[in-house]
Amino acid sequence: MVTSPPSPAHQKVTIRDIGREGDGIGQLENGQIVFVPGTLPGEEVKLRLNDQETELLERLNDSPVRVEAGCSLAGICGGCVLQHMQDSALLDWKVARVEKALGQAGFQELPPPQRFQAAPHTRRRMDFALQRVEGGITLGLHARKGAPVDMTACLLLHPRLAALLPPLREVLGSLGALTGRGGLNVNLLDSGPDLTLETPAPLSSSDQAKLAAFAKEWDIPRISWRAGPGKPLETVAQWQPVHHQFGQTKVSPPAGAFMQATQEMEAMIAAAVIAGLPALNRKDRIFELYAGCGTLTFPLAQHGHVQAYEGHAGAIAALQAATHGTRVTGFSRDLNRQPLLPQDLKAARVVVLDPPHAGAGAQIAPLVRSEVRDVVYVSCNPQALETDLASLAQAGFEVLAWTVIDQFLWSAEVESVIVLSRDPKRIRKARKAAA
Ligand SMILES: C[S@@+](CC[C@H](N)C(=O)[O-])C[C@H]1O[C@@H](n2cnc3c(N)ncnc32)[C@H](O)[C@@H]1O
Repeated sequence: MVTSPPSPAHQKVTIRDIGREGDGIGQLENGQIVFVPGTLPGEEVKLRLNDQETELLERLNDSPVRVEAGCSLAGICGGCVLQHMQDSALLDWKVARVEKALGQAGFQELPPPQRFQAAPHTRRRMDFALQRVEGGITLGLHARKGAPVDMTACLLLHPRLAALLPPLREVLGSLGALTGRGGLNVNLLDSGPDLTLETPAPLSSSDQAKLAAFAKEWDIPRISWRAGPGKPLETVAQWQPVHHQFGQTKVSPPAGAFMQATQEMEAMIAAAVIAGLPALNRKDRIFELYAGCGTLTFPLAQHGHVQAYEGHAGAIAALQAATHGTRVTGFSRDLNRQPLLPQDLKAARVVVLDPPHAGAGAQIAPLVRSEVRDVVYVSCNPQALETDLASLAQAGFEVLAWTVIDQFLWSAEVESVIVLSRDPKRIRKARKAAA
């Protein structure tokens, strides 16, 4: 068969790497870097190029780690951008991302990492997009570019939440307040699913009655509402107490609270943090920054007195309300506007920090200038990790242990726990144990 050479608008490219959004990365003949969704390193692809975008026409070979994606929405729904990759290869890639971030931060000598990966059907937190469409609503995650994709299947969601999707679609579709786009945060707590709804128009009394009936029928202790992200929250229906256990302590998380995405990986994060603590005596204080409503705080309190700092008013109120009889003191503090200064950190034997996606920002410089010698850093973003830890590397900290947690299976997200110290004795001991 005679094949015509590719036209100038068509080009063959070999995928060399995976980018931080999960797309394959290749290079055009003119040197331009292109991102090709759904492709893996080693695959040769034929692309159509125009000014606006690059379109994948054909994949000419398969990577040895390519697998058939199991979900009928793979490639359409924006939730799983790497479901076509073997799980073990995906975890290897995530470990390599964290290793690269640590290397670029300045840590050359690293012990072997610990690594964990979430199982399917364990996701207990999800932010859904809602959109009014003809005849009902779409309830799902956004496509890579564009509108939400109706979640008619999901291999990630916990079965308790997956079972709620059809009745939720029905009740939300019947609300007059959902006139256009909206949102729904779902957290599966010990007390049951906790729902926070956002609609463009306020809920009418008939909408509220429908949601209250739905809550009872589907055993949902609380449904809250707000006009949009950051807007004040109102409780629409609550007919049972809301609670969740962290360590040995029961907390009542606020609506829309930050929760680790799966219970099993939360336990791995907590275990890695606790294993990373230096030897503590009764008087020692653990300073915990970005504590949320206590996920790590209460497990940590079994090992020392915890001073927990958090900027979200609802989260710190929930944490403070649960401290009775524990060794925890909670402080409401915006650590960007008012970071803990070296003198504030004098009492800290160890600092545990779990900052948001953007990293610890203004808190890093005073931490480096303080006398704190032991730090455990929990990260959900390798880029921010690299930026923050570069300052610690320069200040003489070394990595004693690191753990990579693939909590957001089939996505490009990666979590890690990094144990650092600038105590020469502890560093020597860790090196000896690793040898
Ligand atoms: C990744 S979450 C970790 C929460 C908690 N450690 C957990 O595992 O559930 C980051 C936390 O940092 C808090 N946060 C974000 N910016 C902050 C700031 N400027 N000051 C204090 N806390 C902040 C958020 O409210 C959130 O609770």
